Amino acid sequence: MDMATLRVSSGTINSLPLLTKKTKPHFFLSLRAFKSTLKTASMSYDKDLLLPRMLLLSLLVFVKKSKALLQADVIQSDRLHVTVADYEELDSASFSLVAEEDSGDLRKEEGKETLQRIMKLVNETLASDGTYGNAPLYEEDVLAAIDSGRSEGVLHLGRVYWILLTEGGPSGQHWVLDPIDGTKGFLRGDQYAIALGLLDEGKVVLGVLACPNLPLSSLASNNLQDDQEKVGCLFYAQVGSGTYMQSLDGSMPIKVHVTDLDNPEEASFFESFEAAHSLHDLSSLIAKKLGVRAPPVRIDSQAKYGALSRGDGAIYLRFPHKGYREKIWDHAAGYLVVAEAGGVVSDAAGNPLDFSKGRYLDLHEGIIVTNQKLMPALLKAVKESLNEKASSL
Ligand SMILES: Nc1ncnc2c1ncn2[C@@H]1O[C@H](COP(=O)(O)O)[C@@H](OP(=O)(O)O)[C@H]1O
Ligand SMILES: [Mg+2]
Ligand SMILES: [Mg+2]
Ligand SMILES: [Mg+2]
Repeated sequence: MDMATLRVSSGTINSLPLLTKKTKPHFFLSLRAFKSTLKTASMSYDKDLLLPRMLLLSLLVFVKKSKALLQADVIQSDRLHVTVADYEELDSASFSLVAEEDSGDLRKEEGKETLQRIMKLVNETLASDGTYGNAPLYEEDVLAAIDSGRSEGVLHLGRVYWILLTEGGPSGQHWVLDPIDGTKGFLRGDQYAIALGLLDEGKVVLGVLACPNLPLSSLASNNLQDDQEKVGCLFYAQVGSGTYMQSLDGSMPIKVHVTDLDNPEEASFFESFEAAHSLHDLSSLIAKKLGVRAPPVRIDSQAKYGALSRGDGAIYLRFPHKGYREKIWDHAAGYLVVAEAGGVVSDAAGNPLDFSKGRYLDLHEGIIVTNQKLMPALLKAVKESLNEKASSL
């Protein structure tokens, strides 16, 4: 069977034990956002109905895992649950997953308890759900399944095959999914996103970004409107067709554009909330050189790309600490959402992002995003700032 690769960054595995009373409502919101993301993706790109179903299946596993990890905590969210019936047609279908994490933590002494909970859950799920077959899985099967994200391999779960391929790369189609992007923001109750992209021959051709906590009205408007209270945005972009935003409740989509501002003094810029994810000093230096007066707007996740695509701010700066390699699932969807809204996304040297190299992006220093008018001045400010930084070392 000819099939696309579904990449799943399994931030899920690592972040689920962190679910607390405080984060649980966000978790359910994120499930709903997840479903909207899948629905939108399948509407815009429904070449193969199987793909959304694969994604739903991964959601089922995600939900069930978290249920076990939350132990007996009541989960009253039938509305949001994907039922087994949703997968019945999957039957012996094949699908692919790529995991961001490996089983390292689960193999350690500290991970034992979590692993046992995962095992219990996986086997309960298998036992209660005839579609998976009867044979229980052993710890090694599940650990191997998680590790399969690192190397090419096939996991056979009852009648469902999981085919796990590591690299996206330059040929074929690859789904790129980050089920919870901005995990830190999610845990704080701030911004996070569910991000889904589709690579076709190394290029992003579809990007869907659900931002359950992002206000529907601009982050830039200071006058508090009723709308500001309303949160939950879904952005989607298909190559050549522009970028649309709708509320997660399913309002009519509207076409969005990046700002047409050309005066940097009036621009504001986004960066990571987490200083560990981006050099705040460096972006301040760049902003100062550019003449930006507003203080940085620090929010988590690819919600930054979404906000930028509708003109909430004009610039997004991301300069990871030395040695960090950016992953495609942290940028694929956001990149297309901004690019189709008329924005420009490049590395610090002005090179376009190359999603064809597998799971990592090869970048010169960092990622910069703005509109076409501001890009030349921004590039200049970035180059000067990087030189200054290098000579001060
Ligand atoms: N040291 C680091 N430098 C840069 N990015 C990092 C990082 N550690 C983690 N990240 C990535 O930054 C993403 C969040 O970005 P942001 O800072 O814009 O919210 C994380 O996604 P996850 O939360 O999906 O793991 C993670 O992949
Ligand atoms: Mg992660
Ligand atoms: Mg991420
Ligand atoms: Mg993640």
